[in-house]
Amino acid sequence: MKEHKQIKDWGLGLTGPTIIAGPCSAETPEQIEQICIEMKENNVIPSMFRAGIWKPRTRPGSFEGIGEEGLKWMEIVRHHLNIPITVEVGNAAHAEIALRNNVDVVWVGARTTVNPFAVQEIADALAGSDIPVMVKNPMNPDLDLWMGALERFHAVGLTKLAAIHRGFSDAYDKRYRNKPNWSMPMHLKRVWTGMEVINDPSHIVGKRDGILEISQKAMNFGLDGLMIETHHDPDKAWSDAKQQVTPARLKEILSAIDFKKPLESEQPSEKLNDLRRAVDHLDDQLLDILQERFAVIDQIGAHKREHHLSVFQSNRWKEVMEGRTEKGVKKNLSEKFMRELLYCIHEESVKRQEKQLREADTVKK
Ligand SMILES: C=C(O[C@@H]1C=C(C(=O)O)C=C[C@H]1O)C(=O)O
Repeated sequence: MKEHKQIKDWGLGLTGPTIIAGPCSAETPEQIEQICIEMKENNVIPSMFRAGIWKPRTRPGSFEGIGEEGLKWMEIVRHHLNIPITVEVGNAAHAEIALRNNVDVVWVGARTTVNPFAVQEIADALAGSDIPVMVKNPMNPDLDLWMGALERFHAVGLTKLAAIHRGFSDAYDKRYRNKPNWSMPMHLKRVWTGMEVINDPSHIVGKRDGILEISQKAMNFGLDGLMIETHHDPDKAWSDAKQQVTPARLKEILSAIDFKKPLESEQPSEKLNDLRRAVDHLDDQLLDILQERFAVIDQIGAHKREHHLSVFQSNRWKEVMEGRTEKGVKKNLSEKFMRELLYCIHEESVKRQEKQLREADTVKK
């Protein structure tokens, strides 16, 4: 994906961290107005107002959203709060209606991100507009599917993009409604420098308690904003009653969070520069050691070639894996990290040796 724009460049006058708040579903004009009034009273004006207009429900029979009529009520939000509006679109028709009703930002929900056909249809419907699009992670922890959806929007010329981490469905781990996976948002940010990821603690936790903790964690990891479902009377909400908070509680949550800033926003201190230089030096040593290790691996490879031995030697490998992991754990390195590191090194070793055997075969033929 070529350049995409950051939230501050969407032209909506937003600066980070982006706080998106509003009800799970738009229910009535009175509800929308009351939420706005309470946001004002509590002096908690989000960067964007969210409202579900079309609700993809797991099973039929629950409230499936008010539809286009609800978009007219967004004028109430503009009147009271004067902030951009974002809604979820689940198909091409929703996308067209959202554009017609001057919605400022759309998001694609987890149940839609899983379906490349639906994503493509939405992208085609939005093509030609300049609307920003936020893509929630798919239900299942499939990074490619998430990236693929963002790429589909980019491919039709929509470059105002962001991702939303709302956690992943997990059949066994019931601590969360949707289990967070902090590596995936960080991976997105590594692959696409500058890709901003908003965290959605409401859908991760699934209940009011714990929203603060998950929000703080997201900020610690360096995510770029929060989407928190907010309702003036959460217990009476028509959807997601358990996980919505009042504007007063939203204010408390936001005041309690220690928002972290990216280092790029200021000059690094001398101390940090010194420490980073030390890391650079150690990394150089690490590379020298790896180079040396692989030179020995190549010598073992030559020996195997000569004596017709296979490259993968499970007993030796087991010994290396178990022995080094134990040593690493004693040095305060996590077992998971040790196993992943050793696995990676071993993969490379056997691939190099296999290449040596193959090259020897080619010479013979
Ligand atoms: C280096 C060897 O080849 C492979 C690579 C190993 C390693 O990287 O430590 C260990 C066992 C083998 O599967 C070997 O046989 O000793």
